[in-house]
Amino acid sequence: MRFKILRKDGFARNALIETKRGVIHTPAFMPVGTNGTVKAMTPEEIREIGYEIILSNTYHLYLRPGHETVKKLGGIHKFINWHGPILTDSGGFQIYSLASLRKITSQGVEFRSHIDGSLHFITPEKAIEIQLALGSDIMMVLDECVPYPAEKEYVEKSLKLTADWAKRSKDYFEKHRNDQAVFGIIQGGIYDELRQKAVEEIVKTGFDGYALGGLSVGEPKEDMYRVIKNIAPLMPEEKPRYLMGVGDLMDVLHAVEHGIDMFDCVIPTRNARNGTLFTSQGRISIKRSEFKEDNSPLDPDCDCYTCRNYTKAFLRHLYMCREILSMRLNTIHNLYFYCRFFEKMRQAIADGRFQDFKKEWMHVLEKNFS
Ligand SMILES: NCc1cc(CSc2ccccc2)c2nc(N)[nH]c(=O)c2c1
Ligand SMILES: [Zn+2]
Repeated sequence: MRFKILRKDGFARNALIETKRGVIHTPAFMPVGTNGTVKAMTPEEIREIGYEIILSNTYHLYLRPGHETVKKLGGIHKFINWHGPILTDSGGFQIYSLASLRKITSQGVEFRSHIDGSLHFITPEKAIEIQLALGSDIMMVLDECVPYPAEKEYVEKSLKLTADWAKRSKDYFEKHRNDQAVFGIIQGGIYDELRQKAVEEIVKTGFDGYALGGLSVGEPKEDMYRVIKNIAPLMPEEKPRYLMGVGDLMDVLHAVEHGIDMFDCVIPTRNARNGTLFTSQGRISIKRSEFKEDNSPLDPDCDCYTCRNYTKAFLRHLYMCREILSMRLNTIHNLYFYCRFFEKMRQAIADGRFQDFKKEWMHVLEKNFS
């Protein structure tokens, strides 16, 4: 995997991530495809909207249908019919947020599947073995996502475990690597000095890219913003920086300003299914009665399939009937809105006017999206 910086505008930067399955223009948004699908979308629709990389969930695919099964069937790209780059998480976060009966030992994490209650034990090595079997292009090490709030002592202890696990994941990867990439994950809660130590430890092990984990886990925005501002610039400049699970567009603007390159979040897809749509006039809830006889397109400034062919009245009707088409048309629009936002942001960086872009959008997002 190669990372090439094309243009800088302050700490913000445009770059290319070159993988064997294609190029990713950053800053990039990565739609989440949990069970091998970005819910309600075909891979062709995701590609047509303009996305270059998608995320897939190791935890879910390991539990069902199983990573050996996916491998036997030809790997994840063939299985889900997406032939561009795929990034997979190690499963640590999903175990922490989804599974029950978790036990964390120095060896790894024991948990019961949220699907059938079966007992499982994942080690840092096993987490990489699973992702190698799936065949993802960018893999994440096994980490302990520290919950919020957490005492500083607990975070400090957890950091030692996460650094040890990162080393074990990397060593296993080096023994079995092919041309996949592996990213390290920086934890440390809301404590800047612990975050700095984590950067030193994880960078010492050496990875193809570095992620900021353990944020957007319920901490106050100002803590998240302070950690991003102080820590992102300490992460290796010549490697991709990935802010995990962050996608509120105001948070994206703040993170890009401080040098973050990659984002993922369920906001555009999950909100679409709940009828919350992002438009150039702000966020709207399509189920509101005001749209019952509104014959205008969802967003006059959007040229997505949904906005070119349907009215707010019809989209509201579909939502009230809980029609499958409602989920599809709403998801197409929200993903298109996010993709265009990132495209415009990359253009602003290329033109050296990221600060103007941020000001303009902060105004729009504060005015209508609060
Ligand atoms: N809430 C933020 C968040 C999200 C994810 C999940 S990102 C993701 C989700 C699905 C597929 C690929 C990546 C995380 N993953 C790990 N390993 N560690 C974290 O601290 C963390 C924090
Ligand atoms: Zn649209």
